[in-house]
Parts: sequence; structure tokens; C-alpha cells
Amino acid sequence: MSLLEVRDLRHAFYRVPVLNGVDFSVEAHEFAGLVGPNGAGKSTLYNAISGLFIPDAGTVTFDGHDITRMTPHERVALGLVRTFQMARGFPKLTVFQNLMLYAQDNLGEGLLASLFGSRTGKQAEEAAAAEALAIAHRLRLDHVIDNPLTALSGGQKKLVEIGRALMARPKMILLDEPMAGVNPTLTQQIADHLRGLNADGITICLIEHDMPLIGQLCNPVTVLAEGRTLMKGTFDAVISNLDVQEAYLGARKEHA
Ligand SMILES: Nc1ncnc2c1ncn2[C@@H]1O[C@H](COP(=O)(O)OP(=O)(O)OP(=O)(O)O)[C@@H](O)[C@H]1O
Repeated sequence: MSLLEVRDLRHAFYRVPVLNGVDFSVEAHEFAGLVGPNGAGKSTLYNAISGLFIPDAGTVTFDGHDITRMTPHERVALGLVRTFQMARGFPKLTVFQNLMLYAQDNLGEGLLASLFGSRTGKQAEEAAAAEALAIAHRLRLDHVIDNPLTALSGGQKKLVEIGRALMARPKMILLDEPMAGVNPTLTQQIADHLRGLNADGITICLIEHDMPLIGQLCNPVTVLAEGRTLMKGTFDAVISNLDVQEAYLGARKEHA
């Protein structure tokens, strides 16, 4: 069984169908890509997988659990985390504080206990702090660790977003355009970080509009169009597929 398996997912917002029967799967340890024209339903699929809404029909299974109706928090606890297109977080808090906030998912009770001065609580807080420092070091955010998010570049904010996901000790990360609007040098650094995380055993799924980047990083690649799975295959198979080309050209004509 695949690590993540989405079957015949359907959803309409205000009676407008957005997901029209999506089948999608990612195997453990893969670095998968998810592409498709604007409005195809990629982020909406992530929202359903991560529990931001309950789909009208279909199932989502993760690591052998039916998670279709679980809360986002329960999914994170199983090791499934996602990042957002627009980096979230708390702008006035520092990088360190932002990372520590997300340790609560793992160490919730321990951190709560630390507020009341218990020894186990203190230990949990120290463990979380060590983890936050290690993640900041890994993502080369050490030199800005005490800076508020407002003082960071767009690319650094994206790295904090990835760091936030790592604080949950994920089995799988769903990334929603983590390189969008980032300069080419930092884009390559983020790509290298993602490759490293994947080499360490974290399964990755990447939504990205930059096709060369998808070609560099992802295998296999799934194409979504009009809320349906159009095809899944190697990058070369995807870009040479006539239906895929048609879907992109059609979308371009509509937006013109
Ligand atoms: N909560 C919502 N309410 C109403 N419509 C929604 C909602 N969420 C998504 N949609 C609609 O669903 C469609 C798919 O949007 P989605 O953001 O998933 O596409 P996408 O493939 O991620 O596009 P892009 O590549 O431009 O980010 C769009 O028409 C969008 O307006």
C-alpha cells in the first residue's frame, strides 16, 4: 500500500465542483511532483489531504490509516505535514520562537508542564529548543535565529516554513510552491535542502510551476487538470504527453 493514497476525491464549493474524482498516490521515500495549470485544484487537494476541509466524497489514507475525517492536528501527529503557498508563522516572533511554537504538536503536554515549572516540562522544553536549533542550523538560519520574521527575506521565510514542518518530525511533507518568488540562488539552496531531507527518508510531494525544477527533483510527476488526475509518469513522459500540453495551452487561452 502507498504511504499516501487518495481515491476518487470529490468536492464542490458553493456547488461549484473543484475536485472531480482525484486519484493520487505517493510511495514511501518518493520525491513526487504535483503539477497542473492554474486553478487545476492542486492546493485544494493539499487542503483536503491535510484536513482543512472534509471532502464531499472519496477517501484519503496515510500510512495505513483512513484520515479522511481526521482533524489537521491528528494528521500531523501521524507524521503528515504541509506547508503553505504564502509562508505562515508569526511575523513579530523570532525564527527560534516560531520553531518552538510548532514543537507543541510533539511535546504539547511537556511544554505545558514547563509553564508550571515541572522537571519533565523543563526537559521537554530543552529537547524542543535543541531540536529547533538543529533545524535552524540544518537550514542555515543560524545567523538570523533571533531575528523576527519581518526582518527576513522572502526565501528565508520559506525556509522557516520548512523548518516549522520539520519540528513535527514528519514522515511526509506536502510542499506548496516553496520556491515561488525566491531568487535563483536561494531556490537552488532550497532544492538542495529538500533533496537532503528526502535522502534522510522523508517522503516529499512538491507543487511547483517551474517545470525545469520539477524535472530536476521529482519522480514521478502527477498532473492535475480541472480537478481530475490527467496522468502520472516520469517528467519526460509528462511533458511530452499531448493531453498535458493541451491542458496547459487550454488554460493559457482561458486566462488570455
Ligand atoms: N474555499 C474555497 N471556496 C471557493 N472556491 C475555492 C475554494 N478553494 C478553492 N477554490 C477554487 O478551486 C479552484 C482550484 O483552486 P486551487 O487553488 O486548488 O488551484 P491550484 O491548482 O492550486 O492553482 P494555482 O496553481 O493557481 O495555485 C479555483 O477555481 C478556486 O477558486
